[in-house]
Amino acid sequence: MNALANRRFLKMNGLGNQITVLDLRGTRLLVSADDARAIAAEPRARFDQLMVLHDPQVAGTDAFVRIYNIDGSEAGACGNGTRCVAWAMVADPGMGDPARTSLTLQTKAGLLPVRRESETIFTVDMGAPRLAWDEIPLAEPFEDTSRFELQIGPIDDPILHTPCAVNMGNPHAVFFVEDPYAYNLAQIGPLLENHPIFPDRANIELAAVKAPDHIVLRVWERGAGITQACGSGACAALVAAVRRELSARKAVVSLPGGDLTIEWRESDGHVLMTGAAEFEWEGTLDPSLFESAA
Ligand SMILES: N[C@H](CCC[C@H](N)C(=O)O)C(=O)O
Repeated sequence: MNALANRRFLKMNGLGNQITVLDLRGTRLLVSADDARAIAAEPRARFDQLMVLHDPQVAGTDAFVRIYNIDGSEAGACGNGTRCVAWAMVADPGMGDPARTSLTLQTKAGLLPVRRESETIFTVDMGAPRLAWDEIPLAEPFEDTSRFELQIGPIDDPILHTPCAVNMGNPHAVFFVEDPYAYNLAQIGPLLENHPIFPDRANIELAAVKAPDHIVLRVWERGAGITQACGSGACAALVAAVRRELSARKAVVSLPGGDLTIEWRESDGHVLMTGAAEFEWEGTLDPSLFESAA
């Protein structure tokens, strides 16, 4: 039987971004891409992202977190999921320590200091954006990734063109548009996500800057499709808007599922993301989930 069978999971969301949290600290268990897809097949555990906690790898950190999209692919960042993990490590009766007001998590992309603002609001230091073409990564050199050649649709009348590339621990392409809701994102999202210019694929953002401190955003997520919210995408959109001199360094980013406050801090170049995390229910992984994957 799969060693993950019968393990407890938390179902949460970050502004409607569906998150499942699995605590494997104290074990040597690992989640494979097949395991992640099998867990997503359980309606009560279904997720956009699965956040798996492992024992800390660096002194002074609280956990190493591996992030899986629903397609089984791994990501280096998930802003909404990080806030949900922080909530669980403070407030969940099974694994939380209510005395904690700050934590440091680690993902493949680096360290993520988290501060608890209130019962359900957390601020994550998402680190500094990576902006060079080979850090996004892009498949060919671009001197200026704040606007690079990529378009979709008829050559002489493209639907979208000239995005801004930002890596927040994961790759993003931000297109600035008048109205993010005027596009058939379900149709164009996968074409852009899988475009050969993105060797690791990419998360695709449609951003409208409504005011220097307000951005409206829709996201097609790599490995998950259209989600209600994308924390790292909101960070990427703010960084892109500042690079394009369209916004201030701190703004509210309004996603379909709610608002995040994002700041690209002048002092150290780190991006801070503040927003909610919501607990929905808990459950255990049914052994039958893993039979076909076995
Ligand atoms: N789909 C993303 C990971 C989740 C990002 C998003 N849910 C967030 O809150 O940052 C990727 O493959 O890079």
